Amino acid sequence: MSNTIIHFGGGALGRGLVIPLIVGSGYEVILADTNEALLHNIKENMSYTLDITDAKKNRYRKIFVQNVLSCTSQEERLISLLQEVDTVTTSVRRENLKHVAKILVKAWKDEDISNKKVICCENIEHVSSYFQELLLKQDLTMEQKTRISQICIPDTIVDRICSATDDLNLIKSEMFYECSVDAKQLPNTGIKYITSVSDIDIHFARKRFLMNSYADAISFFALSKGIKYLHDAAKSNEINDIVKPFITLLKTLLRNVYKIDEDELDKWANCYRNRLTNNNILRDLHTVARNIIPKLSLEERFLSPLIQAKNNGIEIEEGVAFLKELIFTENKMKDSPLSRRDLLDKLKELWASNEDGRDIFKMTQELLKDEI
Ligand SMILES: NC(=O)c1ccc[n+]([C@@H]2O[C@H](COP(=O)([O-])OP(=O)(O)OC[C@H]3O[C@@H](n4cnc5c(N)ncnc54)[C@H](O)[C@@H]3O)[C@@H](O)[C@H]2O)c1
Ligand SMILES: O=P(O)(O)OC[C@@H](O)[C@@H](O)[C@H](O)[C@H](O)CO
Repeated sequence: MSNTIIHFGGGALGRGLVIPLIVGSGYEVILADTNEALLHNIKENMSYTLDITDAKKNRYRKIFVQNVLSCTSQEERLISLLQEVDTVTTSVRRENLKHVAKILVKAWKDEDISNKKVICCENIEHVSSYFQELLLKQDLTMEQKTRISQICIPDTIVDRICSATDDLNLIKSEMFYECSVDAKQLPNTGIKYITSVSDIDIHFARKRFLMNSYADAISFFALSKGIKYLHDAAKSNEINDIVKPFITLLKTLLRNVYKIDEDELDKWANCYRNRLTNNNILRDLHTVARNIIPKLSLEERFLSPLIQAKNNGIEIEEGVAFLKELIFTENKMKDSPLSRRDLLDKLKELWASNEDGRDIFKMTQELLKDEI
């Protein structure tokens, strides 16, 4: 089945971007998911509709899949099909990748691995090492470990605003997309519309900070003000003013450390904000402002830029003050908010494992002294 790719995860990004790119590149797609209702719906016509909301022509596109399979009730069938394909793609969200790893290892641990590759279309920096670790955590002999560690898993960058709708057959999205892998790890994906790029770390940082850090920041604050959709958050001057000091710091970091020039930064920042204001995509803010704890880890979109900025001599006081506001605002929205002490304990647990994290923790603690 050299012309078939198995894709795990037919949620917003899977149906909105990854499957269309693979199908558009001339492959057949087998969709593996755990959501039985979704699979049942797609199975009826082996297709779904993609609404490219800002397309000038051909706005509604039918996307055909070859087959759909449940990762739970059809695991055996899935494993035998996995043994016949070389390329697997995913868009299941970080917390679900461990289940994909488990099935893949079952399928591939005794197979010829030479052409096998896994392209994790997830919003995860250095997804290559993250997914490889998940694979190697499985119960394997030394020989199988050596084999599994040879699977090609490139780092990726993936971006398109996609939103599922109440109609399981309809997904809403936009013209813009980025979906690439690290050319050093995989010079040619074999998939026309999933390209290999050099300097992926620079592209990732630009997209991570100007899109994800920005989108998440406005989303958490907008939720606290009763706003429902992403496009309203992006349009609101009040919300944009709240996040401005942080965005200014991110731009300084991208300019000074990643060497992206001012015009390029402005071009991207405007592009991201314009995309996020697309009111034909009713993206509920809860699908953006989600999983705050993993996003507050030292490697992620909020802490990592602060640490990089600090270590490159950029002032971070305003950034830390902003982050403290964001964390406490999000906490207040919870059904059972943590007390200030418990919240600080949580942050200490997350950040105190190294000196950079400890410094930011101390600055946060210091800021709280002045508050009643
Ligand atoms: N939605 C977007 O606009 C967007 C944009 C860029 C990047 N991403 C990234 O794409 C990834 C997916 O996000 P999403 O928004 O599509 O989430 P989603 O919740 O809409 O979709 C996830 C899909 O994975 C399925 N799934 C869960 N566990 C599974 C398993 N063990 N095996 C197979 N399928 C499983 C779910 O049933 C669901 O259909 C994330 O890493 C996210 O960061 C999303
Ligand atoms: O899983 P996450 O929250 O890291 O990111 C997925 C998407 O929410 C994200 O990429 C958005 O599309 C973007 O940040 C704004 O729409």
